[in-house]
Amino acid sequence: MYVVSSEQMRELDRHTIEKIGIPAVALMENAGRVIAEEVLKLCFQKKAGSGWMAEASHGPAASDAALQYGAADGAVRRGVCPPAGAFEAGAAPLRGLGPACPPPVAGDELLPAEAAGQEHWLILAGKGNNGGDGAAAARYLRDAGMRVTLLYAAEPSTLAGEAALQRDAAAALGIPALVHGRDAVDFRAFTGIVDALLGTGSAGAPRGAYADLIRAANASGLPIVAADIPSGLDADTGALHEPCISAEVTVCLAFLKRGLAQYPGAGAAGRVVVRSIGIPASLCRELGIGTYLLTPHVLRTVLDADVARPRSPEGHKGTYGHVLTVGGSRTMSGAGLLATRAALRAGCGLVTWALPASLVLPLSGAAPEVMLAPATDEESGGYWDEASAERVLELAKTRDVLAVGPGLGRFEGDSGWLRRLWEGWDGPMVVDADALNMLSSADGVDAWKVRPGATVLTPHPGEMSRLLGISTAEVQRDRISAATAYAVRHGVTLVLKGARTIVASPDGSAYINTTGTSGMATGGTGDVLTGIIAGLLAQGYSGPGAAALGVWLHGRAGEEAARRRGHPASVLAGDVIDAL
Ligand SMILES: NC(=O)C1=CN([C@@H]2O[C@H](COP(=O)(O)OP(=O)(O)OC[C@H]3O[C@@H](n4cnc5c(N)ncnc54)[C@H](O)[C@@H]3O)[C@@H](O)[C@H]2O)[C@@H](O)CC1
Ligand SMILES: [K+]
Repeated sequence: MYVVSSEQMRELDRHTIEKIGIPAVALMENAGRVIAEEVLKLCFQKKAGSGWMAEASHGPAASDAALQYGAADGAVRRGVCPPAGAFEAGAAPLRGLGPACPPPVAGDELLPAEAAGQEHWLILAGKGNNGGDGAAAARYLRDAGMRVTLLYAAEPSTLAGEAALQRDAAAALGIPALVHGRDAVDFRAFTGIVDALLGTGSAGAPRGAYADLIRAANASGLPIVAADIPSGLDADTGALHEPCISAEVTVCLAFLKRGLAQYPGAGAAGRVVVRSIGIPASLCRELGIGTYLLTPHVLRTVLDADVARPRSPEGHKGTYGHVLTVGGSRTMSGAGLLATRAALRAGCGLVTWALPASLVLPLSGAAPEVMLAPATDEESGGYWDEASAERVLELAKTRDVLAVGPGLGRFEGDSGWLRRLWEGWDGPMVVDADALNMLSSADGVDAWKVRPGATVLTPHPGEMSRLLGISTAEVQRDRISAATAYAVRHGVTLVLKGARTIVASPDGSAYINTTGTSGMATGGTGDVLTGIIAGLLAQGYSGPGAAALGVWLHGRAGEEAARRRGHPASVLAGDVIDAL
């Protein structure tokens, strides 16, 4: 699924209208229809949930609706109308008594008329095209048997273009129209609200009438269905202005907007439904849009990474690669162990764990499947030192991937140590935790050699802020841009962790993950992710492929761990490994 910015959306609109020739009003008409459909579905779900539908369906109408036809053998079957003459072999056709085709049904009826009649929705309409979508939706809702009232934020005469056409069509049908500031409105008279105040054309915090209406809508306690985006949301970053609509459902038009895929925007949007309005998806590829919601389909088709992780029946441990984890120290040995075990669970053939010499004995047996390799002298006291870089490079010669960072700690000359590995090892490398901090405090990283092998950096927002030299709040304000800018500039794959983790690849494309659970906000899950990505790199996945499949699997395993534990709060990093 493509994820677009508002500027890209405008370009897609322009292209569709000017180059393909689909009229703008047709797009708006489709927008109005799909918004209305989602309102009707929501009403249906609420009615069904309240038991109203169940009661209603016990009546005779429900059984009449069941499709029945008499077969030649006299049995009553349920199903579709058979083709003419499709009787069972050997049975004589019955003239005039053959199967009756079911009567035509109203395919548009998403909510039974009786239920629709109990609804009265208020459509809040701005003066731009988002408001035009709202006016179009009002017609479809009314056609479905619902009462609707339009409430314009500004004088309806200020609407222009297609929005003005929709305003006039609604008026021609006699849909009541109120104007904020002119007419008194009692929100208690309504059963739901469509927010069609501001869409992708909005800029900054909602002003004047828009702000008043957003506050009143939120305070009403009524279900709100937002058209395209909740008004007050920054469509590009997911930041919430004050005030911002708090929607139950957001009907996102054509393509998912960036702000709906990132928190806090994703929280204000409620359930997000992306509906087609006639803009061809193939245009995204033609216009070079490269931001995706990370789904198994995107993993397979864009990144050549299958969540099924197929393995060759003839494979042996050498087939799936050998990871060298470089981490763990006297007070943080667990981080190294977690990354090491996770790499194995991700399916690589072998893992060697390079660690300070004095930790080898205490940790032998901690994970029987793992080989331990001392990387320092015994005198280092369980900590890393600058000289160990040469020993790590020696070990790396017979391994396929380096995973550097978990539990490493900081030490004298550590930035130089990292540079030695960065430039001395040409294969794939994952850089995490304190190795990222070494990168942040290194002088002149731009002068470091561009690595020929895949380089995957896995910062959390705090580490990202140090890498970029900006505040964590600034990173979080526009995570997609922060991650993409760094990845492109430094030629690396960058995994910006946190809810809706972003995988940004050096070619500028980005992938937004949706798996995971709040239970993963616990120490050690980052080390597990590092191990998983390294384990996938060892199996031959590309940098972006390993990173994206890694975050997806990591999140799924977190969800499974929460399910097994019975509560997200009880998940430990080790549970995530066990759930892989
Ligand atoms: N062809 C198209 O362009 C289509 C657009 N569609 C809809 O149109 C929307 C975009 O429409 P527009 O570009 O007209 O913009 P909007 O309808 O989002 O809003 C623009 C209007 O709001 C005002 N405004 C902007 N920021 C404000 C603020 N902070 N406080 C108060 N008023 C503010 C502007 O002065 C302008 O009148 C989409 O989100 C979508 O809902 C759909 O109808 C599909 C087709
Ligand atoms: K809206």
